[in-house]
Amino acid sequence: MELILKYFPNLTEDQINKFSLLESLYQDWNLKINVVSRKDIDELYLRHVLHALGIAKVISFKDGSHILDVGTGGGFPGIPLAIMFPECSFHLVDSIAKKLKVVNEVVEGLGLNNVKTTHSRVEAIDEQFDFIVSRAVAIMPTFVHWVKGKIAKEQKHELKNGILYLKGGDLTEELKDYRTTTIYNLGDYYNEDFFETKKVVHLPLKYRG
Ligand SMILES: C[S@@+](CC[C@H](N)C(=O)[O-])C[C@H]1O[C@@H](n2cnc3c(N)ncnc32)[C@H](O)[C@@H]1O
Repeated sequence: MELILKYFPNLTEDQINKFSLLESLYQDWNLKINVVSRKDIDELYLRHVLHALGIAKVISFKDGSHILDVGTGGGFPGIPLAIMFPECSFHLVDSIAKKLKVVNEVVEGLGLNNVKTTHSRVEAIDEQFDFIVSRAVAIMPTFVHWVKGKIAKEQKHELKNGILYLKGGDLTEELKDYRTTTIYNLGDYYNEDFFETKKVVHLPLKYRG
């Protein structure tokens, strides 16, 4: 938790309570349904919570924004972002039901009222969002194909509506066809070694009616 406060010192009491509760909720639920690796659960705040909040270093979602988390797994990056932006609505989608069982239990345990979950492949979601967030789900060309038509027309932010993807390593080849991407290095915001090669990739996407 100290790690979160180091980089996000202005949290409300409610946010601090919710972030603090994550550890015991994930420890309990992960024993029943394994959604986070053992190594990662010991470093939940570094590898999952702070990593997810890397998106909050790049953008401050405005109240009323609608955000989709594709392939949320155990709830990342969606759950930490939903705690960080309580006035935004988050739709967390995964194609594996048991993962969403954990997500639903964590959402209930936290009393988060801005999260909706759907057990589905993302291609079947028929809604529009200001931003689509994700981590570790698909390479960019596949991902872009899956989410086309799911971007809202109205721009509320300086950053154009589109994808905010947590990725790592050398992305030159994967992103070579996407000339409008901006890459934000998480090492510029966080000084832990874990973030040295981690990035947030912003890819603006056009509204498609
Ligand atoms: C490696 S896990 C990553 C989970 C989480 N985003 C994280 O970073 O901890 C990939 C997840 O994507 C989900 N997934 C893969 N393809 C999907 C699709 N087309 N629609 C919805 N979920 C999908 C899988 O079920 C799996 O839970």
